[in-house]
Order: sequence, then structure tokens, then C-alpha cells
Amino acid sequence: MGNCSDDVLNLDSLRKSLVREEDTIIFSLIERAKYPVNSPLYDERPGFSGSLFEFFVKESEAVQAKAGRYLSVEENAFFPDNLPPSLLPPRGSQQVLHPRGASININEQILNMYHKKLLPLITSDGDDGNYAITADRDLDCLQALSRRIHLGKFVAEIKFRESPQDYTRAILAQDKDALMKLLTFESVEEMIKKRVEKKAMVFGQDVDLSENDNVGNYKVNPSVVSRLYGEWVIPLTKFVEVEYLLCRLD
Ligand SMILES: C=C(O[C@@H]1C=C(C(=O)O)C=C[C@H]1O)C(=O)O
Repeated sequence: MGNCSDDVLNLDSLRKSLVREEDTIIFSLIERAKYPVNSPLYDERPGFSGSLFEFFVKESEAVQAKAGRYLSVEENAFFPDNLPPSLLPPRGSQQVLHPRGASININEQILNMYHKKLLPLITSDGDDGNYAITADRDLDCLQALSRRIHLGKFVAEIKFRESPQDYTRAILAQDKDALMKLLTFESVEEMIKKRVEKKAMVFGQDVDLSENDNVGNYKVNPSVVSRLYGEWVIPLTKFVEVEYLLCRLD
């Protein structure tokens, strides 16, 4: 990504970023699905003030914060409290987003969805003891999902700039339903759900040199990927868009 600060920002280029992000999300799900659910990773553990998963994510985010990851407004931490400062200076890019909306972070909801809904659908039962690598794969999935969903802030900003009058009316009335209606493009959503299902088939099939295609043997169930988008990724992106717009005129 990394082009959200450019002033050439428009809905087409942003949607291209969302399409590219689909690849990242699907590949990360495929990588996580290599391992069983490994549930002890998520259990409270004495000496860790939480689970091994939480420990892994917090420590990883601390390193990434020092290396400047969260200087980018496209990146949101899962445990943003007490992160160390960046050792690199800010990049001084132009502020595209409205400052209040820029700080929206719904990672708690994303984490909850990931653990409760998504993980059981993409992993097999079992415990192979590979907790560190499993946590690393989790973090890849979570960061990709979070980036995609929080890009909703940029989508909302562009939509606002394209029809300021319509949006201003709904924002002044703090009318969430009207905002949701204004920002929704059902045909775009339908296309996305079909495309991610197809991508999951293409990316997740076994490749060998025999004549027989391994059709039907996918590393992540394509209909789960479509459901992930339809039930969680798109609704959460739209939630971010509405939240952003509600404070756009503050
Ligand atoms: C992100 C957008 O806003 C809405 C959310 C979508 C999504 O999350 O994929 C798709 C279309 C819109 O209903 C967009 O218009 O591209």
C-alpha cells in the first residue's frame, strides 16, 4: 500500500489497494491454516500476564513500533497502550484524514471476530505445540485484516470529498443509517465476495505436474473466505467508514 498520503487519492486507486489487500489476507489465512487451532496458545498462562498469544503480539508490536510501523496512519496496533516510541522520525507526509477520525481503532472487535468466528472455521482441531510460529501466522492475518478494514477511513474521506453536501446533511443529523446508505455500493460488495472466493480457489489449490487438477482440495475453504468478507470484513470496513464520517465535521 503506502500511497494513501498522496494527493492523487481517489476511489478507484483506493479500491485497487483493497483488491491487492485481498491477496495478502488470503495468503495469510492459508499460512495459518497449515497449523491446527493450537488452543493452549490462547489460554492464560502464569507468568505471562495473559496468554502466550498476547505476549507474542505485544512484544512484536513493541519492536515494530520502534522500527516506525505505527508512524503510518494506515497501521493500527492491537495493543496500542504503552507502545515504545519510534526510533525513526515521522515521515512528514501530508495529513489526508481528519485528525479525530484518523485515530479510530477497532482492533478489539477484529481480534474478537478472529478468535471467536474465523479461527475455528479455518483451522483443524488439535495441538502440535508450534505455538510461536502459530502466533506469528495469527499476527500476519490480523495485521492484514486490520489494514484492510481501517482503510475504510480513507474510503470515507474520499466519499465525503466527492459529495460533501449529501454527507454533511447526514453528519449534522448524526444519522448513521443515512450515512450507511450513502456509502454503500452493493454491486461492488457482491463482486468482492465472488472474487475472494475465486482467489481462494486459485491461491489455495495444490499445484503439481500431473494432468489432473486438484480441484476441490483447497487449503482454505473458499466459501469461508467469501463468508469472512460478507459477514465481517465488509461490515467492519463500513462501520469504520460511518464512525469516521460521524466525526468528520468536529
Ligand atoms: C469500501 C467501500 O465502501 C463500501 C464497503 C465495501 C467493502 O468493504 O468492500 C464495498 C463497497 C461499499 O459498499 C467502497 O465503496 O469501495
